[in-house]
Formats: sequence, structure tokens, C-alpha cells
Amino acid sequence: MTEPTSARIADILRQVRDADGATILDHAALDATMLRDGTLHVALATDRAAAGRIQPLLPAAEQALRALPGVTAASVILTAHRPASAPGTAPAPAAAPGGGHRPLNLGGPGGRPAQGPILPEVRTVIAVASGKGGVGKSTTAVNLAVGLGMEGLRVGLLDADIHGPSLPRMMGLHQPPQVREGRMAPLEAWGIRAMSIGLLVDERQAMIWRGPMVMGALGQLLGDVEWGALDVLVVDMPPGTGDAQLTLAQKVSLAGAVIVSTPQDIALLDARRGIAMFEKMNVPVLGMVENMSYFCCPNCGHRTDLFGHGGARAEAESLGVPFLGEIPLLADIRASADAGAPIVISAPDSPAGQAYRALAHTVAATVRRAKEKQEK
Ligand SMILES: Nc1ncnc2c1ncn2[C@@H]1O[C@H](COP(=O)(O)OP(=O)(O)OP(=O)(O)O)[C@@H](O)[C@H]1O
Repeated sequence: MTEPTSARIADILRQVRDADGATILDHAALDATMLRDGTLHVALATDRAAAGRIQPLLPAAEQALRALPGVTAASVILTAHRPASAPGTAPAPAAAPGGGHRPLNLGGPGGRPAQGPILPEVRTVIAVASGKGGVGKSTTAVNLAVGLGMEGLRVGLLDADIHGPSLPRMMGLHQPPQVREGRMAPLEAWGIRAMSIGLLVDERQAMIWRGPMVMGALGQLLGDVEWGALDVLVVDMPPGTGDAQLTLAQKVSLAGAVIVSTPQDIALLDARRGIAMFEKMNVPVLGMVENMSYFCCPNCGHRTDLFGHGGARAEAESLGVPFLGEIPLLADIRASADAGAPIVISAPDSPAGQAYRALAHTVAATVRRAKEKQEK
């Protein structure tokens, strides 16, 4: 079955009108389309002012699109690419010449400019990243964010891992966010605010999105969430060193990056690439964390270095970046993540709980330093 053309999809969208006779495409541009397993995914770029007008038309649009040959289901999402045009509305992310987003900054290390309007009340943004997938980046991001909250900071956690959002499960969040005046309110759990694409769409849908849809969704997660005043926003980055990472680093100014790796050579090689990417973008690397560093048998206490041990510490030393600590491989870490209560909450004094709290304590010092610098 051939995919419906953009022109055909636009024809159908033009037939869906609001009470004033305006069509969806009077207020939005067709951004990306994809047919996968009978489901037609459509992304529409719009501005925040118009999003509230278009939203009520989406169910009718999805129903109309189902009439296309080969389409059994349709999903239309709005992405806030275009700057708001109506007076008196919140500013959308400013577009740079050439169509990209203007790099924004928070006055972090390196003498870069102040944070732009995309996150006006967020003092510091910190990325948690890994070169390789599955090394425990999200588990680290969640425990770090909650640990920073325990340090007395106002914390937000953004799950930017569009292809594999795990924040809802790890934080025990399942209800969709409330939308007020076209802006999403983050959900609150374990003392912090949180937002994830997994709260907005079925996880399986997000996993098959292609580039433009991913970028649109990321832009929306950054620009359309009412974070309120935060000392620090922790961003769980997608794994790897591709376009999504570069775009994210351009859209918000990162005060620093925490790199997560297991001790294996293959993971360390990817971690090195991640560090090189951040350095190229002038983002300070706050340090490396070694996850799954060692295993202690819960019955006899015998310690085994399953994936080797100390590789990340040695790598950090050779690259000249700080080493932020070792997290053991423990069934309790996985079990508490699966149960929606991070181990810093469920077992704060366990070896794993203490390791994450020590990491949070170190990162909190960086956040406080950045805050003091801004206040001077
Ligand atoms: N130290 C640990 N001990 C035990 N299990 C762990 C540990 N760290 C992570 N896990 C488990 O490993 C799995 C992968 O972890 P996680 O989702 O944090 O990795 P990730 O690097 O974010 O993966 P992805 O690249 O898919 O986003 C999860 O089931 C998690 O609970």
C-alpha cells in the first residue's frame, strides 16, 4: 500500500473547519507525515496562539483521515515550531536565520549569553547523557533529579528520550498533564516536576517517529511546558550523538552534562564520543558516572565485577573530566525503578541510595555555584 501524499492529506485537512469556517491549515502547516502499520501519523506546525483553536478540530481531522486508502487509524499532533503571532501571547522559541532555533543560554560557564525566553524561569539546565543505549542513563537521571530535590533545590525532570521514554514508569506517573491556556503543566512526583513524551502519547507510537516529528515533539516539550521557577532542569537525553542531541543542545543552553557509562570498553568508547560532542558544543562535562560498576550478592555479600570495574574512573582521568561515582548493579535499583519509586526514595540509605545522593550532592554544588554567579 503506497503512503498517501502530503497533497492528499492537506486536501482532507482543509475540509475540517471550525465554527467560523476556518480550516486547520489556515492556522498550521503540514510538517511531517508517516504511514506505519495502517496508522497515519501527521505532525502540524503551529504557534501557541493558534494551538488552542486547532486542538478541538483534531478528532474530526483524524476521523476524516481514516477514509484514506490503507489508513485504519490516524494520529495528528501539534508541534509549536512557528513563533506566536497574536499580540499578548507567550513568545515561542525564536527562529534563527536559516530556519533553526537560536541557540539559547543561561549564563553558564564559558561566558555564554543569558537563557532566552524558551525557559525563562529555569536557572540551570543539566543533561544526563550516554553514548550507548541501555547503560542506565534514565535511572541515573531520575535518581539524580529526585536527589537534587532532596538537596533543597527546585527541580524539573524532562524526559527527552523520545524513542524510549521511561520517566512515566520510573516516576510512577501515568495520567496525562493538564493543559492551561495552551501550556502543559508538568506532573509532580517525589518532590520534583516532571514531563515526558510518554505522558502525551502511547510509548509505542513515539518510538517509530522520524526526524521532523521527533524534533517537533522535543520543541514542544521544551517550549510549551509551564515549568515555573526552577533551580535546575535535568534533561534525560536520547542516547547517542545524533541530530536530536545537537538540536537539544542548541535549543537550550546546557550548564553541564553528566555522562553515564558502564565499565565495558564498548560503552566507554561511546561515552568518549559523547564527551567529545559536548566539548565541541562548549558544554562543560560535569563528570562521568560508572553504572553497573560491581555486583554484590544480596545473600552472601560477595562482590563480583560483572562488567569489569573502574573503567569509567580511568577513562575520566585520561580525558581530564571529574569522576562522579560508582553505582552498583543491584536488583533493588531495577525493582524500585519498575515500581515507580526511585531508590533514593525507597532506600535512601542503601549503598545505591547513598551513591545517587552523593552524585546529587556534587551536582547540587555546581548548580549553586551557577546560581551565585547569576546573582552577582
Ligand atoms: N545500577 C543498576 N542496577 C540494576 N538495574 C539497573 C541499574 N541501572 C539501570 N538498571 C536497569 O537497566 C535497565 C535500563 O536502564 P535505563 O532505562 O536507565 O537505561 P538507559 O541508558 O536510559 O536506556 P535507553 O538507552 O533505552 O534509554 C532498566 O530496567 C533499569 O531498571
